[in-house]
Amino acid sequence: MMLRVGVIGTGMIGQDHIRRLTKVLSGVQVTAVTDIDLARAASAAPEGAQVFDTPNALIGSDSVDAVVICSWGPAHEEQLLACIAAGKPVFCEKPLVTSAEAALRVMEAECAFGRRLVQVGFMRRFDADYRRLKAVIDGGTLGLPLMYHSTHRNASVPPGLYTSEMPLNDTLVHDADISRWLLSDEVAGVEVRLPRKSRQGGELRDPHFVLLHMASGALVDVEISVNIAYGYDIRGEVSCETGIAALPNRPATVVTDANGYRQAIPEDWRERFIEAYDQEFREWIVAAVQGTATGPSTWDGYAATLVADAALRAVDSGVFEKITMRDKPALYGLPVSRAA
Ligand SMILES: NC(=O)C1=CN([C@@H]2O[C@H](COP(=O)(O)OP(=O)(O)OC[C@H]3O[C@@H](n4cnc5c(N)ncnc54)[C@H](O)[C@@H]3O)[C@@H](O)[C@H]2O)C=CC1
Ligand SMILES: O=C1[C@@H](O)[C@H](O)[C@@H](O)[C@H](O)[C@H]1O
Repeated sequence: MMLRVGVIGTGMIGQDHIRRLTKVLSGVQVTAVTDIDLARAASAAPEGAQVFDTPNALIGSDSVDAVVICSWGPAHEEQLLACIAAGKPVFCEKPLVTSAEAALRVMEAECAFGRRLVQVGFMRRFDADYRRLKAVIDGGTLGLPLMYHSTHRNASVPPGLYTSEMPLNDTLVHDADISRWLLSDEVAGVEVRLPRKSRQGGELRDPHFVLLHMASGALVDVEISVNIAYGYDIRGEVSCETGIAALPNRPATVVTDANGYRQAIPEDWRERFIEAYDQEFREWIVAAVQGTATGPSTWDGYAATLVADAALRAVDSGVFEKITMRDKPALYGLPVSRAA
């Protein structure tokens, strides 16, 4: 069966996902697009796709079996609720939503529907290097994971559009999610420290040093730098009881010349995670054709949103901010635990 997909939001990642859905992946066809900027939607629309005036019209269309949401975070809740009301599988870019209350409303709607429909765009879980790292941790040969060092550096972010809350509610959500997934754990609380401000980002609050206290007692330190200038640099190292497991430096051709040995650094997320995005959509298509969703869930989006909310509180309070999660609905599987 050919999955007919409607894309909401045709900006940077919307266009990249339209490219992979039309040129890279099979079994899928983009039949509809929309954006508040209709001219942008029209220019991003692949041949034959209909341009809709509103997300609701696209979601309700008979020519759309499943939806991909690539609008800005604050718009996600309304669009997710409309997809759930229509019973259509939906891939929603991260962040799921931008407050815990909104996440709970989405969760309630999906649980009332009675079947998973939502996959959240936490693409790191589909990256081959992260998957190998998790296999080592889960294998247990290094003992229990004690600390995880997560480095998240962006070359730059769009001035004006990217606000001082976004390092925590738009960027940190990846590190929160990957820490929970890698360590099979939940985040119990957050501290944030602000080092001297970088002059690269103007008024933007940057960088951030975040400490996630995991329920098991493991600690995760996260560097969020969003105007590091030199490139997109994602690193991760897990310290266990008897050894260390780390992401490799991205395999890239080593160039040697009179200036020495060097490897290219990805420009942005599109380049670094290109295969991971392809894989997350391969797995999404398989589930969506069956009218459901697998992979990162509304529960995972909720957990990451709680971390973002707590981190924003911690910036103001300067102290440890506790996280309290609601009970996990059966729809999302068993609670995780990494007992000591
Ligand atoms: N998984 C990942 O690595 C990445 C995820 N993202 C996420 O994807 C989403 C979009 O990010 P970008 O493409 O970078 O932003 P963008 O600003 O380039 O594009 C967003 C598009 O959505 C449209 N839009 C906003 N609100 C809308 C609404 N209510 N209805 C219809 N269209 C609407 C805008 O007009 C714009 O064209 C964000 O949630 C962002 O966090 C972005 C980059 C990488
Ligand atoms: O999701 C993404 C962007 O929206 C976000 O702004 C970046 O900081 C992340 O590295 C990227 O993966």
